[in-house]
Amino acid sequence: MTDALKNARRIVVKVGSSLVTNEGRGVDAEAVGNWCRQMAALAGQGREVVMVSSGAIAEGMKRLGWSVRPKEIHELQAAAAVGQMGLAQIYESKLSEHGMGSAQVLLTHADLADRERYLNARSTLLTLLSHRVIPVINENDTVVNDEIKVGDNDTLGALVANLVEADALVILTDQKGLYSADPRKDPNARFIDVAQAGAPELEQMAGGAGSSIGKGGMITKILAAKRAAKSGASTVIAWGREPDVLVRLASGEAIGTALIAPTQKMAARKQWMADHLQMRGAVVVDDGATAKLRDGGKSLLPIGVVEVTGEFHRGDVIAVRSLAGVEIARGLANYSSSEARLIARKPSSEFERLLGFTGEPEMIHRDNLVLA
Ligand SMILES: Nc1ncnc2c1ncn2[C@@H]1O[C@H](COP(=O)(O)OP(=O)(O)O)[C@@H](O)[C@H]1O
Ligand SMILES: N[C@@H](CCC(=O)OP(=O)(O)O)C(=O)O
Repeated sequence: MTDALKNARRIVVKVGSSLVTNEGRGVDAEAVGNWCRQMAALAGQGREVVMVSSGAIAEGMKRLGWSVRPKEIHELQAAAAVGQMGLAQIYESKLSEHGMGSAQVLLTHADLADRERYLNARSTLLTLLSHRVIPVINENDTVVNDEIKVGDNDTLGALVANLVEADALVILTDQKGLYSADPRKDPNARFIDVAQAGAPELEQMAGGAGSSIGKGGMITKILAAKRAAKSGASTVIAWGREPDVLVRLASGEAIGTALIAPTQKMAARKQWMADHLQMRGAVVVDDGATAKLRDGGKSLLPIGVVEVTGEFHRGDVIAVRSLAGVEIARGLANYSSSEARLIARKPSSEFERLLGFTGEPEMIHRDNLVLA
């Protein structure tokens, strides 16, 4: 049960600061090059890969000649801004060496908490993936403070896995995986090769960061696995310097600690939609659209919408009803109720004239739609 990655089509890979910056000595070009080569190999197998990379603050400190981590938040933010340039540089050059495009995406907690920005981030990331581009994500440390930040990139990795509905999250770190206790402190710590994500006993095993470079330690990784499992993604925690770690994991080899999601992706999504007992609105669709959704697994286009009820925003879960009033599906609305009223029954060629902007061609994309 440890081949968590073998059938994964969409994978989020997170690498920690100590690995990326060689314990704070500066960006480790060889290590980054190795992960980029492997990510390109996975893309060559038809998989989609998103990178969440830490290291901005550590690299910024190096570039600024600071040997001690500053206490002042504005100094940390300045270091992050300087170091992020280094991360962007190295990922861009190493990914392009391996024939892959790259993109920098800096996110904050607010971006993921706001339903509209969440949906925007999601469609941008999915668009990048469809163009063979590897998004390289970090927290936008320069503009966040303690109250509003995600705080550690293990959590950010899980949030991104939820956002793009990844099949798996791989957390690369400076240990071979999870042990029954911090191996830096307990030489008798036992290696855990597989467990269920979210199992409460794991939280007792995991301690804080092992070095002054790392942020969250093992506990944030365990909690990240629990969070990723909510959207059906399993997590693997592995040593980032293990030769060909990503390629070998993807071929089904058991490396590191696999934390298996108890629910499948589709079931997790259905559950999430079903949990929306009170939806803010609905669209009534014609018979043609009903048939396309039910039998063809297609997206819902505005041209098939005959009526819009309630008041909702872009990103809200809404119901889709047939002319007979039966709920046939639920999904995330790409348009607010007022926009939807303007474009109902209309082809996408008219959206710009009616709305003043060109949005998505779908009212609900099939990836965001669950049949009743
Ligand atoms: N139960 C555990 N198993 C493995 N490592 C643990 C455990 N508890 C605490 N740790 C510590 O967590 C560290 C990894 O976390 P961290 O330093 O934040 O790395 P990263 O920068 O990769 O996120 C390890 O070096 C280790 O000392
Ligand atoms: N966003 C920060 C990293 C925060 C973080 O979680 O670090 P780590 O525990 O090394 O993954 C940075 O780029 O410096």
